[in-house]
Amino acid sequence: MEEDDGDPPLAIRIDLEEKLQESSSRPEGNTGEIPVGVTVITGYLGAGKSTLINYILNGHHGKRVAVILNEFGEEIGVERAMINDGDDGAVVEEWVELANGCICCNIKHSLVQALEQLVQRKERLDHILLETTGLADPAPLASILWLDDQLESAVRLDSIITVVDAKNIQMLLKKYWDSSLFPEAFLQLAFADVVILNKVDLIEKDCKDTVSDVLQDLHHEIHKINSLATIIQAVRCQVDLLEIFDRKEYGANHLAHLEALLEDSKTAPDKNRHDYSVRTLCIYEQLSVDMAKVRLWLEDLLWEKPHIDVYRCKGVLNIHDSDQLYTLQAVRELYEIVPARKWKETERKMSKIVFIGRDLDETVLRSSFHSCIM
Ligand SMILES: Nc1nc2c(ncn2[C@@H]2O[C@H](COP(=O)(O)OP(=O)(O)OP(=O)(O)O)[C@@H](O)[C@H]2O)c(=O)[nH]1
Repeated sequence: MEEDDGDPPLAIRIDLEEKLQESSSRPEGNTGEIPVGVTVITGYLGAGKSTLINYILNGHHGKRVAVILNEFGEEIGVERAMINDGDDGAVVEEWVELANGCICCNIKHSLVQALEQLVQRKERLDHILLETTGLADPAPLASILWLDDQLESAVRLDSIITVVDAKNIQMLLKKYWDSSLFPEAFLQLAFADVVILNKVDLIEKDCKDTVSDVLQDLHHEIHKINSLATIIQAVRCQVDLLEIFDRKEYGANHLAHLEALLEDSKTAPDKNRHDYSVRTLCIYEQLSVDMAKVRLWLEDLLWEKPHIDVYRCKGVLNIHDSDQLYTLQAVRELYEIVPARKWKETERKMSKIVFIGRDLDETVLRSSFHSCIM
């Protein structure tokens, strides 16, 4: 671990709410134990990120939860004040001071350091929430957490949750489709595993359409950008916490997600959309493909970016001469292809890849993937 570079502090809060009774049922120490799940919480200004964190910290979920706040400049004091100590006597155990800065560059080592410190207390910790403020692109975080060697198996990226202001997002979506404004809000949607469509109470107050019509449209619009995201509607981020913890969205062989992937895509390509917009696109191939060719194809796509900018992709692969169903995941330049399970006899073998990104050209993606056929 590197030394702290003396930058202004980043706060970490340890919340021990009603948790200590559980310690006997958990393994002691952090040697070779189950990695601690990290949920990245992102979202546009004022969407409700702090509200969500407060709700989780005060919830009766029986988990020991730590929160890492990525703050910028003066806001740190405000944010600290906004996090409650918990209605029923939750304890703020300590603050750990860490370097501040842009998470995609100089904060990386501080974040790794913070996570390592937290994990050293693993016998008292079940989950970590990482709130990002003003962060346009969650991808660098995902790469640190997902496949960073330094963290090894101590923590695992569990999911990226994007909190959305249901009222504002209507305006942002419209402006974006019209003129590509507010791209950061779209990156956050593009990388989300879960979208909390918050402040639905405000839709009721402001719109002439029925609330359910407006909400249905919003679901539709969000799924056009990211068909893989689970959308949860909420007022004051009061969501079922079972939907938040232990989603294992980045677990290569998480079968619940695998089966969902094998189902038909939720979103058909929208021919009327401009290609430059952030959207979801899905390709299929029935014939088996060659693993080496797939890797080369993917590396060219993710690393060389041939006029196509893939943010996120998930898929299943029908690899030649293998009875194993392989899963594929990528976040920006990082990718992973691993065997998940055997194909079932009743299943029709196929490859299916869902892309989320910008300038996705269906013809190019289809034909280039086709060249991976044996
Ligand atoms: N009406 C309404 N207000 C909400 C809801 N959720 C949060 N708020 C309010 O919206 C404001 C912003 O919420 P925060 O949780 O601070 O949002 P944030 O995303 O953390 O904000 P920043 O850190 O500034 O980006 C606060 O005044 C909340 O009380 C909701 O569902 N409905």
